[in-house]
Amino acid sequence: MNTQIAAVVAGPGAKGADSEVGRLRTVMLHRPGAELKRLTPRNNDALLFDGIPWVGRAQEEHDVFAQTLRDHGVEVLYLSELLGETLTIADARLECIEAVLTDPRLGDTLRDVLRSHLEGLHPEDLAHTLVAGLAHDEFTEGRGLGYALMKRSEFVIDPLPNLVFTRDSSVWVGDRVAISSLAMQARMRETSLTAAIYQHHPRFAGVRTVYSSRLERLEGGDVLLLGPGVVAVGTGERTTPAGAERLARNVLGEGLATTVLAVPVAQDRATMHLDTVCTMVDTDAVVMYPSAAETLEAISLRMNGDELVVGTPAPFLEAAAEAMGIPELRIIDTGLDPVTAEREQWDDGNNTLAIGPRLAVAYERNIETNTRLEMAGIEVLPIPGSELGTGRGGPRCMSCPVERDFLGSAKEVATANDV
Ligand SMILES: NC(=[NH2+])NCCC[C@H](N)C(=O)O
Repeated sequence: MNTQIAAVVAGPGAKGADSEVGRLRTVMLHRPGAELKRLTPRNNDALLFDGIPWVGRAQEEHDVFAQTLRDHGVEVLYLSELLGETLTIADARLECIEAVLTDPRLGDTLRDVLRSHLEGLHPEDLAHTLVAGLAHDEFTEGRGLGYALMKRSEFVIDPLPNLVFTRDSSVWVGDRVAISSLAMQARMRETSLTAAIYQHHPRFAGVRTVYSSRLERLEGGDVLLLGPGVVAVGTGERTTPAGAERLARNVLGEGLATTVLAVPVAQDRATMHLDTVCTMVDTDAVVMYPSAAETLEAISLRMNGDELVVGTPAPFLEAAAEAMGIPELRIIDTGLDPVTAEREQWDDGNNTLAIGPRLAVAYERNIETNTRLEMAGIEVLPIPGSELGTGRGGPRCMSCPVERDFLGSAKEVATANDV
């Protein structure tokens, strides 16, 4: 077993997380805003929404989510506020503006006028434009053939309505942050914002990264910190096998984990990420879509010196328990009939956010799943999600834990695995 793992023990005040269930201290959310008002029946598919949310109500729902977290002692950071502060820094402005200007649809003429427009904006207005986008009609200074031939319903800068799913655009592994590499055109620019925040905002001074958006596709919704030293990574359209392998090399190589489990996920709209079918609610328990429980497999990735050793497929729950050094990874038995299970999975019933062991935020609408969680001793903090859910994401998708109490040290993990 790998005993040469670095002692990446979190000290007091350290940031990051080594599990999904350590006491949540700080979380990054994005309160949805003007970017949702861009959604129409014509563009919602391309922008990855399954409906047209009522924006005011979605904001109210999100406020309940944030307040529920605060009521349980969690510090809530808002991405837009961090971004506005970050954009007071010249280099950060340049990077975020450049990420807009690389769009090949623009053409040189439009690119030049757009550059000077963006460069002239006050940091908060720039933050707003980078998130809400810029519609053809709003940009009266627009020039060039690209602009002239653009439909009035099109955008000079596309909006980012999926920014609300902060889980996907960055994810912490131990004390490092991974800037992800988003797979869908509608989301790719999100990571220029998270990268700028982590690189330039004083709050994150000195934080080191373990992944960058230039690498192979990787989305945070696929990354599950099963426990200290053990990371599961869903693979499919969003996180490619190459992305999972790259993350494995990086986190194993840096001593942030001893085992990475690659978990192929069936590629349907309802199961785009691993966290749509499985989230942790206790140190040794998950809530999981029953059909996934039967079919999910895992392939272990470990380092032997400089060589990445790829294991053979094994049932996910068994492989996870073995890697975690526990007798069993329990599934909360929701005992639901297939139709109810399918309906509640679609509405993110399995996408819970643990605030600590046996304490999780869940959408209130998933009554059957939540009842079974309560019966199994998991306290559920219900939040409304009728409008938020149109983007196909639940409490876990809508949160990026920046700091959780660490459950263990890598050293202990190495020892446990040696036994
Ligand atoms: N971690 C998650 N499950 N995120 C859900 C993201 C949903 C978003 N509309 C997308 O398609 O990308």
